[in-house]
Amino acid sequence: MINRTSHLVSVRLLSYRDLTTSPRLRKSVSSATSFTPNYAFHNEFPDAFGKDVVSKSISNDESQIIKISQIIQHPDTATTTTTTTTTTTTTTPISKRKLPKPRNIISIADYFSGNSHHLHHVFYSNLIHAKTKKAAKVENKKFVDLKIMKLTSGSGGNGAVSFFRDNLTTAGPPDGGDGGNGGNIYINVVDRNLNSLHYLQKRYVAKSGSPGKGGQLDGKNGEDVIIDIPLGTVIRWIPDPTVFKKHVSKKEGDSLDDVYMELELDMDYDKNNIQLSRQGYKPGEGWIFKEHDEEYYQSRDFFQELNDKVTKYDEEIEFEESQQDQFPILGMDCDRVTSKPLLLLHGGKGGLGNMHFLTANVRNPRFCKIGRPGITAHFLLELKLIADLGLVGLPNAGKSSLLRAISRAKPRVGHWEFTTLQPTIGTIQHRIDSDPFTVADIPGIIKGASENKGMGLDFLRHIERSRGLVFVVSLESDDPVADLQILIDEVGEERMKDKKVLVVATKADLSTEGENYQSLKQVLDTKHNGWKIVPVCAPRGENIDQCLELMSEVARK
Ligand SMILES: Nc1nc2c(ncn2[C@@H]2O[C@H](COP(=O)(O)OP(=O)(O)OP(=O)(O)O)[C@@H](O)[C@H]2O)c(=O)[nH]1
Ligand SMILES: [Mg+2]
Repeated sequence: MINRTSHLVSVRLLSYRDLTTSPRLRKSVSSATSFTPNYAFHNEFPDAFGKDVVSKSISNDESQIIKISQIIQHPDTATTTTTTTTTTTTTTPISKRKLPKPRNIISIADYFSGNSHHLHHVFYSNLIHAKTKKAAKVENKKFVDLKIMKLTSGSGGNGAVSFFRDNLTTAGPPDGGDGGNGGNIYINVVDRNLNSLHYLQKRYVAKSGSPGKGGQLDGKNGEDVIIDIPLGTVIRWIPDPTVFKKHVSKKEGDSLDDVYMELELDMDYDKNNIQLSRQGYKPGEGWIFKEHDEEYYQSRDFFQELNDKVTKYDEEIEFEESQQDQFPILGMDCDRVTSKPLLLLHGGKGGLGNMHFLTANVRNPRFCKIGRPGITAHFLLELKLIADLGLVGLPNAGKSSLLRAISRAKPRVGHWEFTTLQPTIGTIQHRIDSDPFTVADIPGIIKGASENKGMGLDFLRHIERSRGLVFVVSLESDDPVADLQILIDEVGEERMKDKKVLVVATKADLSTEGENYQSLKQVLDTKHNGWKIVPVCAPRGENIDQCLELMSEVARK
């Protein structure tokens, strides 16, 4: 017997806004998490279709299974004052509050591996401004790299109650067919230069299966939904965003960093998957009775006997569901084009028709089973553009001008800061006999970007997968060495490891004595062994050839 409650585990959202005022407490909570998202682990795509389960094994021995069947409001936070709730609330001093076991607490930001500033914005516009102009503005943006989708697979159709009849037989054997299965939700990873997620809908619902019919006819299966996802998207399961509502406020500086999820871990089950919940009926339940009511049947021995068998059948279905209704905790990295669509959410199985219930004791079963329900789950899609090289520089350094000079891409150039607000990718065919490579121009980075100053570091996700970084430094600057240091500090070692680096010194025409270039070169030679540097003047196309030569070197495997 499958014990349902054995893996019923919960996620609780905690809003310890007060906690954040105490850095020490906060630190102790966040440092206690054992969760380290690592995209390197899920490069393997399963080749599953139809009945197979789409789930990936992520060989991270450290990671623990996180089973999520329900989202429960944490009893402590239910009474915590949040700025968006209007109900009367009481605040308990931190010391008196029962802190949940630290090892299971993870901040929402950690769960989504940083990047919470932009994420906050997405959640916020999804929820608070659900119907306002501001939300529409966010929605209608042509470049969208984060998107929340609510997906629902179809429910199974109900079984039928029917009896065979013809000229000679008035009441023949039962012949009610089964309900059709609910539609599945598939995803298809495509590479059609879909460099944005804006075209995706927020909501997809697969059709339910049709009910069974007389004459042993099974119902039609519900129509599937196939969603095209651009290459380079990471799909992650998220709890229902409406649960975040209370915890996400409009206040400046407020972010999802302050919202925690408590994940209850169940070590007995598969270690890498989230258990999605399907609110199906319990084994032995879910009957449709036609003639008499349930009570009548439940009191009959013949029905009890039959139901014992059906219960076993239901248990098997439930077990099958628990196996297939899973999703990798670290998300799914759509980094290669799929040959066949991948099954994301299974539809519910159709209910049994009465033809199955003919036994020695039951000659005219006037009952059948209802279909199993579909699943509703929320997913966050994060698009990470894939370019071989990423241009990283302070605002106005000349990144966009450089991309214009080296490729046919036409990013906007302006003499003010933050001209570029969204990434552009240019393709470069340097020589006829060499492989082309791509270069991404992203918004400028300023000092403090890692603390969300300026445009923050959100855009760095687009160069996360690139093979090399190109630091773009303007020679017009008073201190290019300090500028370069800012870039290095903000990007951080973690993102730079395993990446080749090239420094392009722009605006070489404006640096009269060449002093700035010399001092930069000296620093690279002494401090950053192996980084090459090239001076250019992009608008005039000076030294661009040499720059391309070095770039293709860095872009090469
Ligand atoms: N003289 C000279 N001006 C340049 C050169 N490269 C860029 N500029 C100018 O510098 C200004 C900024 O150039 P952009 O290419 O928009 O700079 P950016 O780094 O993309 O700036 P953001 O997108 O705001 O981060 C523009 O007015 C360009 O015309 C150069 O080599 N020489
Ligand atoms: Mg620019």
